[in-house]
Amino acid sequence: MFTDELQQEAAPIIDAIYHDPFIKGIINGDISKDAIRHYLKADHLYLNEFAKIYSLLIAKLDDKEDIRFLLEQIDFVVNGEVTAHYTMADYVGEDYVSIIEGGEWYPASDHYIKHMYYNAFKYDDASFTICAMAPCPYVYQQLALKIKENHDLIGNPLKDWVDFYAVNMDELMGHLNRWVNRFAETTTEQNKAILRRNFLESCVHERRFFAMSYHQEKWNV
Ligand SMILES: Cc1ncc(CN)c(N)n1
Repeated sequence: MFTDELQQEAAPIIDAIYHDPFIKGIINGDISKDAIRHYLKADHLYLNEFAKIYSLLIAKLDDKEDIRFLLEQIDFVVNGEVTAHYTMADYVGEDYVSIIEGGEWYPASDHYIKHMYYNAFKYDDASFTICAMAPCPYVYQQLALKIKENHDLIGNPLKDWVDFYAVNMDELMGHLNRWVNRFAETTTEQNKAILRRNFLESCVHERRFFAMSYHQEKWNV
């Protein structure tokens, strides 16, 4: 399957993220509170845009099941994923709403968000954007499974954050994979190269997003 190939190619990037300081800090339960604050400030805005981009894709669809699926995903991103954010706010020991106040599209998240929007506006078929969006659930699921495979997180204050992504992504990934594979079966090699590139670039964006948070990267303008 086409998405199996993409996921195989993404494995070294995910492995690198796993060994980067942000995830190390999650595993050790001692990541700096400033890194988590920065992550939350960036991520709540990222997720808002993610939901809005799903809504742009609805306009490209005819199949009712696909539309229903995206509506559910919008609900999950807007109302469900905040649970993972609350775990991090508890770790910081501050009120979530106060933490996210004043957040921005910091440089790496800005680049990532615009990568998704570009595909939503440039291409008629939703698959191009889906490939740019799929690493969002996929990379977190893979990281969470890897962490749980190698570490016992009992007593770790960020355990619930890891658990959240280890269990909640299967159905979503199945749907996204079927979607992209269906399109890949009938499209040109040239389009498949764009899909591949979109997926892998977003995996790199995921890495840069964590690094941005770890170093509290800002625009400084
Ligand atoms: C940047 C980013 N990527 C992925 C996820 C997990 N949905 C997230 N919350 N934020």
